[in-house]
Amino acid sequence: MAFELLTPDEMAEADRLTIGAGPVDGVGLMRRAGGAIADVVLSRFPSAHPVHVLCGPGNNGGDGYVVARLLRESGGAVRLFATSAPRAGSDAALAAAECPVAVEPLSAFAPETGSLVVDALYGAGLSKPLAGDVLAAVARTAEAGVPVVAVDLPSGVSGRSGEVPGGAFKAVITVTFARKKPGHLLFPGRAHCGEIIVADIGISDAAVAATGARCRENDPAWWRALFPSPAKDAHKYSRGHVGVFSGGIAATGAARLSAMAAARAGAGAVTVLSPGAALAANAAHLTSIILRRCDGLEDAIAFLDERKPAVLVHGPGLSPEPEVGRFALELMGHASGRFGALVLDADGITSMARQRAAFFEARRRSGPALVLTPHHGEFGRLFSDIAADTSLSKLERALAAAAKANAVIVYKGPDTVIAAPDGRAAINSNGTPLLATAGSGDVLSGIVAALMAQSMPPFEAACAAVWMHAEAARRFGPGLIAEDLPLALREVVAGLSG
Ligand SMILES: NC(=O)C1=CN([C@@H]2O[C@H](COP(=O)(O)OP(=O)(O)OC[C@H]3O[C@@H](n4cnc5c(N)ncnc54)[C@H](O)[C@@H]3O)[C@@H](O)[C@H]2O)[C@@H](O)CC1
Ligand SMILES: [K+]
Repeated sequence: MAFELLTPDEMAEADRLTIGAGPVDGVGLMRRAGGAIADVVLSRFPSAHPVHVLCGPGNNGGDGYVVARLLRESGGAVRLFATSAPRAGSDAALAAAECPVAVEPLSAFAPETGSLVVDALYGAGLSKPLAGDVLAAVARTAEAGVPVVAVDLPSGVSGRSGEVPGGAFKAVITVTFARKKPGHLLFPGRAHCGEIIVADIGISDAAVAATGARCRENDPAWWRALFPSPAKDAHKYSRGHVGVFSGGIAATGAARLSAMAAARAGAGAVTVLSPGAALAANAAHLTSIILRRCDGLEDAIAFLDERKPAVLVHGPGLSPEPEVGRFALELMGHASGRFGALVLDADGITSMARQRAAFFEARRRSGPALVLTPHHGEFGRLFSDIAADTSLSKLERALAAAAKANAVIVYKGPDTVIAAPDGRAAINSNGTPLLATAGSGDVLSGIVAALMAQSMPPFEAACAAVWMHAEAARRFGPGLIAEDLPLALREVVAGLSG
């Protein structure tokens, strides 16, 4: 399976390259696309009666004319409703000319119980919010409760961003071609797609590669080779040592969640660095995790010099006060020869927003590898200018932030985006609402740290951690609280190592 995600522009480029290389031409690709959709309709909805095919003016509509023709040829009841005729001489016009089904105006479309809608109004070429007859068709379809098969994308969903600027069809199945687009995985678009089927219409891997697309759907298939497995002669420090900073007496649990997750994700040693005032609280709850007093930068540097941990986690259970951010900045300044990577999470990010200029300046110079794990609110605080640019998709925001902070960004949510400063990115698709529970982010930061501590490169470590976190939640199932996640990781790690 191929995991690249192509924006509509990149997909159009892959189409052009395929047509250029021959022998198939544009209308040939369209016939294959329509054929793939007709196959889905016939196999998945054999008793739909009639099938209403809705055609727009572009190539998405062209696919629809092919579907209507094939369904008619197979003896099914088909009606075809169009917004307007395709442009003369276009591939869609050729497909329309081959279609024997009478064309009715979209305003006459009124789906009845037992029918099926094939939405071929707009796909990759969506250029503005749905309106007029098209919006009325969306409403009538929803009212009638009839299933929708969407061609390429549910009309109204942006393939680039997943945004739905007006209304959009809600499909039961979306059939797309060659590769998914970001809009299939980013919300709210994802919620409109239903099951996504990727049909092979003969776009070659070489044509996809030539588009230069650098975003992928997150999947173990492409990072598993880098997933750590302990060497036969491993000892605890060679398996990677992670240090996690604890909050004060009333906020120690977050660091422990992160530390436990780091240990379960394979770090050989994990140390919780606790303020003196919170030592007793931490000590009461820790067994295999090492506990060490840390009341400021001096203590932290003494720990680094003595124990040389590979990765530090800073943020869970801390406070948004500027001194927390200053501490992390100073820590980064002392990283050389002492630790390799830092994970900044939660208030570690919020507190940094108060000294963002110094932070971004420091990140322009060399420093430790850095992974930031903001949710939407934290992202907006540290990257306020990027967040304010509403023309950007979540993917584009994450990439801009990664470049600005010279860091891997894990922009969390139901459609977590992982972006690297070199332009690579991934969109996660195994997320679950079970993870919307207090403390689950602390667990994630620990997994990222543990994988980096075992020498997994930061981008792949972040992708693997996001996937494992969701997989652990899915395996545990309903009733999950953050404390359950570290133990649930056991099976996930075993599955990846085996
Ligand atoms: N050779 C190719 O390029 C292939 C393209 N394919 C299909 O082609 C589609 C892309 O075709 P197009 O680039 O023609 O784009 P679309 O068919 O998605 O839409 C383009 C047309 O719709 C108009 N439009 C867009 N949004 C509108 C709105 N909200 N209200 C009113 N009018 C609107 C545009 O002005 C333009 O005329 C893909 O989604 C896919 O279904 C497939 O047939 C495979 C081959
Ligand atoms: K469509």
